[in-house]
Amino acid sequence: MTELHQLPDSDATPTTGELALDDRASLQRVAGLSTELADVTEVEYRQLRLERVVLVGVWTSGTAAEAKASMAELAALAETAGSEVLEAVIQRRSRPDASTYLGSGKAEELRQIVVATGADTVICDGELTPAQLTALERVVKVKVIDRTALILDIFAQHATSREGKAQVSLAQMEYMLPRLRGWGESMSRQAGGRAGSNGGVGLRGPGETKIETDRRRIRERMAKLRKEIRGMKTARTVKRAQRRRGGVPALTVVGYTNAGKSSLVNAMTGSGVLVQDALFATLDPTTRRAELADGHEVVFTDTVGFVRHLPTQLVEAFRSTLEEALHADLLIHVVDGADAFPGKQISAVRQVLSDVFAEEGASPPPELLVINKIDAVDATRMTALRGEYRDAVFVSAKTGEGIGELFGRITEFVAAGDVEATLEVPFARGEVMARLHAHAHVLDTEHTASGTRVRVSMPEAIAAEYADLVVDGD
Ligand SMILES: Nc1nc2c(ncn2[C@@H]2O[C@H](COP(=O)(O)OP(=O)(O)OP(=O)(O)O)[C@@H](O)[C@H]2O)c(=O)[nH]1
Ligand SMILES: [Mg+2]
Repeated sequence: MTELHQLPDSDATPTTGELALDDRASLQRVAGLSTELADVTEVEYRQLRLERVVLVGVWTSGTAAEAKASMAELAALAETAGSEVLEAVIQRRSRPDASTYLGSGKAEELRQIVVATGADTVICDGELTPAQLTALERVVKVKVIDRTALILDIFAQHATSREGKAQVSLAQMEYMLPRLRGWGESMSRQAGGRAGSNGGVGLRGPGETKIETDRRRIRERMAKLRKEIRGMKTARTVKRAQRRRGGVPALTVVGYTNAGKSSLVNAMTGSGVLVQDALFATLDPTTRRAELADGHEVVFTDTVGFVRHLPTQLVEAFRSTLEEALHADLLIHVVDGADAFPGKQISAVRQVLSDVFAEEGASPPPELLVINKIDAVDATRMTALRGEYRDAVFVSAKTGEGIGELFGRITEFVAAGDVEATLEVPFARGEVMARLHAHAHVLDTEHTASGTRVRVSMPEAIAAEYADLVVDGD
């Protein structure tokens, strides 16, 4: 049995007519594809600028509360993309309908809601096949997009760095590639007015040839982008290698979008990383140095947030930024403690990471779970969270509560990797002593005829650098 749940009440303003035609026309505006490929992202994604939207989800498994939470997240995503959410509906069925996602009856009901609210776009909470999108569009007569396109759109709006922009373009093209055919068909109808002219072997119409050309050009553009991104990645690898030679432990902050990763990095380093109550505020990994109370220097890298059903195109595109996580000495996994289902967020994040690690054949670094926003959690929930996440650190980036303990845990971790050794430092190497005082624990000092004999506990990387000075190591 399927049932359409309408969450809020709809205010009926049934005036319709032109919106259908308008939106159909706009969807075909792929004409830009044929002229300049530079237009591809521009044309298609300008198109997705959403304004008044109706959300629709198919609830296949899990509790009603989980289904609602997923829709609430879709609403937050839609708002982040700049649209106004008019209505949200969930349909309960065992699996999405193969042809229209909702099934024809429910699609017709959705059409009524669209008309009543005056929406210009429907956003589906899932990834739809190109055919499903087209079929549903035919019924509701406004633009239909899926969660993947929505997230890609947000990333496109937020990307600022050259690398971020290149990665988003790449992801968009990958998403578009299999969707070119449908558009091409309508284009060829538009051009020649002979439906079916590209309908079979030996009957290739101008549309199909064009699609092939477009596909080839998109593939070429993608190859070029991949190459550019590889170049940018090299620059980052070099920087990372430099940091490591300095013996500075790398702490990468990962977590679900809006968990408070950037806020936490700010709270720990006193730097002004962008914080926003929007999903995917951070798209470029940002690195900040900080000194722990015991003098150890560390670097924190703030990363892109994750979301359930992160489009695979984006995982692929952002692989190079995720590598910051891959090469971390410690993952600081930030969780929004005030979220209704923190466990779901945690598993979504771990899933993406483990996929990346598996593909790279790397073993994941140790993880420190940090439950954030405890200022917004009541006592009962707090007890439950403490019971469930016993090894986690509980903090509030907002009030500063727990930040001291977090530093303590990090210091403990960093110091655990230290090695103890006795070095004989000649007088001529004054810089070594300065460095040891700054970045290691000098346990004992003894002056000799030729220099200083020091017993130190230090990061492994520093010990490796001064291997020639070691007289007694362990
Ligand atoms: N109440 C409360 N709000 C917080 C806390 N930490 C962060 N926030 C808020 O949560 C929202 C998201 O914070 P960000 O630091 O931007 O989160 P993020 O994980 O970096 O998000 P993205 O970069 O978008 O993935 C902002 O509105 C913050 O003010 C906290 O400890 N308590
Ligand atoms: Mg952020």
